[in-house]
Amino acid sequence: MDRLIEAIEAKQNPSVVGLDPTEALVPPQVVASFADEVRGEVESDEEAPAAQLAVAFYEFNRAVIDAVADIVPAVKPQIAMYEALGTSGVDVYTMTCEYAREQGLYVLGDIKRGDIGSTAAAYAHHLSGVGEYDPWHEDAVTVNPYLGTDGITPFVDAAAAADKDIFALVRTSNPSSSEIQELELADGGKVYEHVADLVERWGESTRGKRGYSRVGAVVGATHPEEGRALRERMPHTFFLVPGYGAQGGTAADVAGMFDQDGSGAIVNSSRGIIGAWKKTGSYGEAMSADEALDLVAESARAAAIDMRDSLRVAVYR
Ligand SMILES: O=c1ccn([C@@H]2O[C@H](COP(=O)(O)O)[C@@H](O)[C@H]2O)c(=O)[nH]1
Repeated sequence: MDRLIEAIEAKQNPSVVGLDPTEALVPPQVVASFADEVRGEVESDEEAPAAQLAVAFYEFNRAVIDAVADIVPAVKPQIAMYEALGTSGVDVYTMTCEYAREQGLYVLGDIKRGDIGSTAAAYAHHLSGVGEYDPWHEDAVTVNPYLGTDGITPFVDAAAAADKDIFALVRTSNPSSSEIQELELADGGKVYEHVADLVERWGESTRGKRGYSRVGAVVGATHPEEGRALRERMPHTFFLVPGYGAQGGTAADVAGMFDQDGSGAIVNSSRGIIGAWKKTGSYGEAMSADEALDLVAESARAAAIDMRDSLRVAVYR
């Protein structure tokens, strides 16, 4: 995690912008402006709308990345939004990761993979690439620890070999997370606490010079008390904290998930940043595609600065 920590410190900003585009979050004139470009490029008429949306996602992401690259250390593209569009979407996911890296950003691929060991080894190519070829351009990926140690070891090994990181789901931000994660074990502990102990152990041999291992944990901003307790329980585990903004989490809620030096966590906001343009009241259907993208960029930057400043007050006390 040393690279991520250094990037956070350089920008004095422990936040990551989530690149989760959907049709509803991209201004319609931006999507419409690519109709001619995709016609003739796709193999079938049925594929055209998905391909058109994918190109629009890429231009949208570039506008957001350009607007925030000097103030945030990292971006987190959510692969589900891209996979939903098929092959053109997956292409745009990889192009987005590559573009973000070219702008000097740490790229955290939210792919939430996990499987039996042999299949996890294939998924781990997200980190190791294929020979010299790295199609994914990610610095870290999220993983699902539910299959246990053999499902995680391939990711840990690939991360160590490639100087990259992984973040395992421990206490997720969604309302139903308690159905499984809060179940009580025979010893009185909770399922998520047991997973937390496993994550600390999985990272043991990969600690960097700042004391944090390559195996991070996903801990939702919507669980401030559990997050604070996990910070104590997991002294060598860096946290990725989603749930800020659109899911209700605040800077005060996440403050306890940082260590005494104001390090140890990075907070994600996706819709709160990339959808900020919808809340400005300045959008008009008569705008050109370029004007709409300018509004997306300005609003994303303003929202990212707002988030950064709120976190600075709450965390760098
Ligand atoms: O516990 C979790 C794990 C992952 N996520 C992901 O983070 C973003 C949150 O988006 P917002 O728009 O800021 O709510 C999204 O990609 C989720 O899949 C999470 O929310 N909670």
